[in-house]
Amino acid sequence: MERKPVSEIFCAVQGEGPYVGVRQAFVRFVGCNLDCSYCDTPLDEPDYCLFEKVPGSGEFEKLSPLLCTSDIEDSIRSFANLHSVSLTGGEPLLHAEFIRDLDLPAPVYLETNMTLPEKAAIVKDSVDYVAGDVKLPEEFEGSNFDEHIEHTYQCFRTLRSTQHRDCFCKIVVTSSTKPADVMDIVEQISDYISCVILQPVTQHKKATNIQTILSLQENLLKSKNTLIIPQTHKLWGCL
Ligand SMILES: C[S@@+](CC[C@H](N)C(=O)[O-])C[C@H]1O[C@@H](n2cnc3c(N)ncnc32)[C@H](O)[C@@H]1O
Ligand SMILES: Nc1nc2[nH]cc(C(=O)O)c2c(=O)[nH]1
Ligand code: SF4
Ligand SMILES: [Mg+2]
Repeated sequence: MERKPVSEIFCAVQGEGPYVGVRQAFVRFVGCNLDCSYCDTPLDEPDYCLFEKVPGSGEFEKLSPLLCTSDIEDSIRSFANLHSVSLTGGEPLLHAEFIRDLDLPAPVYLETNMTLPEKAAIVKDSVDYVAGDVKLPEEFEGSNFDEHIEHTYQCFRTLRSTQHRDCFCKIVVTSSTKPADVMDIVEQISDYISCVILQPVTQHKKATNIQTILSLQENLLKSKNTLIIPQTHKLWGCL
């Protein structure tokens, strides 16, 4: 039976984007194909998977750091009244076949960096919500951004919003963000998404300029619903 590295399983509320406040279980897969300058999540292999059985208790059971699908399904069945299950990381699409095979008791909400189109194709009929990040050129200095962004466009085409799936895009905005880059990229994916979320970077030396992000929102609003929503779980210390 295949086992995957998972660092955390807990129940909380979604802290980012248009579904902020809905009750979710979170499964955090380990490992990522990128190394974003602002990343708030440790990317190294942990000794345990921390399972918070009682939501908000701060008490964690130590599970094996390598879990099979039924381990994850059993843990999540202990949580009540879930809107959805957030699969995050790290980069969950690195484990696409495993995600496709999960049988979860609530809709699947995928948090992804949208850079792995072949993996996106594997999960496309198994996910109900797609929080698709767009990573901007400044995160790819010294490598081929054109190739990365083509992969991102392919991911949005594959995981696009349909009658059965909501796909939206999240863009972390820092003081290095060039508004023209965001305008160009959103134009390319506009038909595939329900809205754009501008997410001001949290706890980072390159804090977002408020006037710049408000002006970017104004321009994006001419063609797409665009919201500015910071990471709310960090405000009240929720996991
Ligand atoms: C840790 S990532 C995991 C999922 C996937 N790898 C991705 O990047 O979308 C989850 C979300 O946190 C966001 N994020 C990470 N560090 C952040 C920070 N310092 N400020 C704001 N958002 C951040 C990412 O952009 C992404 O939307
Ligand atoms: N409450 C809460 N909301 C979140 N939204 C995205 C998260 C993530 O790390 O992917 C996250 C998280 O870790 N906690
Ligand atoms: S893609 Fe996501 S998990 Fe990976 S480094 Fe960037 S923010 Fe962190
Ligand atoms: Mg997070």
